[in-house]
Amino acid sequence: MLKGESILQLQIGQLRHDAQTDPLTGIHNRRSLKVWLDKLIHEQTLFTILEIDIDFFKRVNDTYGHDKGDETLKALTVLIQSIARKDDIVARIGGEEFVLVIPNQNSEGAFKIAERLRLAVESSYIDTIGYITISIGIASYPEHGTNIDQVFKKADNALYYAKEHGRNRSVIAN
Ligand SMILES: Nc1nc2c(ncn2[C@@H]2O[C@H](COP(=O)(O)OP(=O)(O)OP(=O)(O)O)[C@@H](O)[C@H]2O)c(=O)[nH]1
Repeated sequence: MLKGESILQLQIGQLRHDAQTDPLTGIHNRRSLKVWLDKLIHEQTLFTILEIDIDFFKRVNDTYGHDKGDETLKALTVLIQSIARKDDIVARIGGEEFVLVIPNQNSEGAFKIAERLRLAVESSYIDTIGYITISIGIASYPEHGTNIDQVFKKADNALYYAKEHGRNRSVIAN
């Protein structure tokens, strides 16, 4: 039997976990991602972010329904996790938008990882949905910016370029 104090500690732990977690996929949410990135920048650790966005995801929802759309988001989460290493951070920061943070990796090294992920997604059959593709924008700290907003802005631009140039591609920020 847990004493009152221990139950309270468990509840606090659960609340903390919930505040940091995306409920659909169980990975880090936007808020938690920011805490990790602040820590990396505070420690002056080089890192690269992959901003990952599903191509034509609206069509998946429109064709198969929102629940199947949610399953697609979970399937993509598993694929990103299968590529990620121990120190990497996997987060969902918006509807169909994910981030993989790779510490101690420059943009060229991260590009190879992005391509591995992109090809894994392209060739993975998702139950009843079929195949999806992703576009990836890549930017590094401190190569492309000296704060989180700058690095994200660069990754956003690279992702936009990928979308504008045919989708299903990885693009490094300039
Ligand atoms: N199933 C599901 N869909 C979501 C969720 N959050 C956002 N969406 C959907 O994601 C879709 C995003 O569509 P758009 O921003 O038009 O992008 P897109 O169709 O992927 O097109 P491109 O990104 O340009 O390739 C919309 O249909 C949203 O309703 C969610 O949690 N679950």
